[in-house]
Amino acid sequence: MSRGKIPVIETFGPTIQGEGMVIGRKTMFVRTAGCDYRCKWCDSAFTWDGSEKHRIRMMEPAELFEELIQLAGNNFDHVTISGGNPALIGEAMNDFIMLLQEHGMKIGLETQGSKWQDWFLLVDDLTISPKPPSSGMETNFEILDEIIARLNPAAFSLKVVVFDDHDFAYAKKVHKRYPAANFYLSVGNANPNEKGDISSRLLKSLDWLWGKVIEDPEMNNVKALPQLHALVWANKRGV
Ligand SMILES: C[S@@+](CC[C@H](N)C(=O)[O-])C[C@H]1O[C@@H](n2cnc3c(N)ncnc32)[C@H](O)[C@@H]1O
Ligand SMILES: Nc1nc2[nH]cc(C(=O)O)c2c(=O)[nH]1
Ligand code: SF4
Ligand SMILES: [Mg+2]
Repeated sequence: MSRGKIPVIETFGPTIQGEGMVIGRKTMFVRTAGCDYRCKWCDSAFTWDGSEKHRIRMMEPAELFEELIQLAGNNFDHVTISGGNPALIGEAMNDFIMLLQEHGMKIGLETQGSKWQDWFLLVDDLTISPKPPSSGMETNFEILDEIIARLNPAAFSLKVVVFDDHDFAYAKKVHKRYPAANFYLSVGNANPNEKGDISSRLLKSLDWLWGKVIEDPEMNNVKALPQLHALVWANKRGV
């Protein structure tokens, strides 16, 4: 029995998860529309800036699952839900996750940690990605504290995008505040609309970030990664 619909802006895959705790795994993507943030460098701004409003479809969980099967048949057993902020969606998302799990799927989900949902507890690979100063957003640490207190440290990870020294200092602060959480740093892509190969630019940023981690004794237990899909496929959409 479904309770409501999910605003979907795109589905794609199978592809390779390019970021964080599930990096390298084959997965399908469901991207929801709408975000409570407006990050300056958001690589998925089309989910919230109105530019692709016409592509948003309100979908029943069963209809959305059927679309994934149409796209990929049996060629997947993992689904990543991203956005926008999928945590803006309540019961319909709960139902979609349960439906996927009934079909033996593992679920990854990306959210920024601005809002709790009870269904977070169902997600196999939950990534909470609080936003650094370069985003122009401000983290509400009271809310983030509450979210992280409710989660089992083994069942989620933190992922902070880093563009500059201020972002690195913010990442350190977050890591220190939640020492039990698996912690990932992710290289910022300063121009998510650039055409053509961006690998040398991203590798240069990764070199800088690795240098920062290597010299910092407070960052001994973190994993610093590039957006692997952007290294291989640049700013291509739908991968
Ligand atoms: C598009 S967001 C959607 C999910 C959720 N709103 C969030 O931000 O976590 C998915 C991931 O992409 C990251 N991201 C967005 N723009 C980026 C950029 N220009 N460079 C690197 N990572 C970026 C976000 O920080 C987040 O971890
Ligand atoms: N391949 C691939 N990996 C990703 N990891 C997180 C993504 C996202 O936009 O949430 C993403 C994405 O858009 N594509
Ligand atoms: S929170 Fe995520 S989707 Fe929302 S603007 Fe920031 S990066 Fe984009
Ligand atoms: Mg992306």
